[in-house]
Amino acid sequence: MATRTSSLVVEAAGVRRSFGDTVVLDGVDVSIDRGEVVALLGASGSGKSTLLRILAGLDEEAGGSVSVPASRAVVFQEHRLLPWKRVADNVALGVRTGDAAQRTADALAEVGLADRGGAWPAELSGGQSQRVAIARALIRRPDLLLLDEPFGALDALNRLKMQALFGRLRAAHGFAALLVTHDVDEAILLADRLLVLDGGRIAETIEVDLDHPRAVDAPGFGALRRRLLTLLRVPASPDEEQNEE
Ligand SMILES: Nc1ncnc2c1ncn2[C@@H]1O[C@H](COP(=O)(O)OP(=O)(O)OP(=O)(O)O)[C@@H](O)[C@H]1O
Repeated sequence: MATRTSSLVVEAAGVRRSFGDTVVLDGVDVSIDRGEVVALLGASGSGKSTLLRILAGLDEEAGGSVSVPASRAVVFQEHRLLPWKRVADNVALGVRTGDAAQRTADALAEVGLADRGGAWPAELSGGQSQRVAIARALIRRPDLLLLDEPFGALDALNRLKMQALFGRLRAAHGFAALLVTHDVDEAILLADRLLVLDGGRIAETIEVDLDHPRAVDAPGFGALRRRLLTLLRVPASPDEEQNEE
C-alpha cells in the first residue's frame, strides 16, 4: 500500500485548547503537504493565533495530536528583532555552522537588504524590519514556515511588495507554510488552500485553483473573494457588488 502520509509536513488531529471555561479550539484537524501554502482565516478571536502557536510548539497545554517538522520557523506580526544586535547578527542567531556569514549574506540579499547587515534594528523601517524577520526565518532553511499576520502592520504598498517577495521566496525554497491573515485578497493571492476557522473547528476548506502569478483582477478571483467574505460574514462593499461579474 502506498504511504500517502509521507508527503505531509503537518499532521494535526483533534486539536483542542481551552482558556478557563472558554473552549477556543474544539477538535481541529489540519494537514499540510510538503511545499504547500495554506492560509488560515477566521473572525477575530476564532483561535487562529492559538492554533499557530500550537503548531509552532509554543503551547504545551493543547490536547490532540500534532506532528510538525523540527525544521520550522515562525514569523510574527511584530518583527521581534533583538535591538542590541545588528541586523546580520539577528539573522544569524542560532546558526552555528562555519558558513553562517555567507548564509546570512545570502538571506539578506534574498529579502533585498544586502547592504543593511551592519545596521541596528532601530535604523530600519517597518517593512525592512519584517524583511529581516523573514531572512532570520529562512536562514534555517525550514521545511515549514508559520506566519502570523506577517504583513499586517505594513502599509498597503509595502504589503503588496512583501506578498510578491513571499511568492518569489516560496518558488525558490519550496517551504510549506501556514499563513494566518485577515486579508482575504492576500490569502487568495498566496495560498494553495484556504481554511476557515469557526466555532472551534475548520468550518470550510477551499482549494485555490488559480494560475500563478495571481492578480486580484484575474478571472475567478472575485467569486472566490465573495465566497470567503460570506463565510467570514463580512458584507461585500457596494462598489464590489457593482464591479464584479
Ligand atoms: N493566553 C491566553 N489566555 C486567555 N485567553 C486567551 C489566551 N490566548 C488566547 N486567548 C483567547 O482565545 C481566543 C482566541 O484567541 P486568538 O488570539 O487565537 O484568536 P485569533 O483568531 O488569532 O484573533 P485575532 O484575529 O483577533 O488575532 C480569544 O478569545 C482570546 O481571548
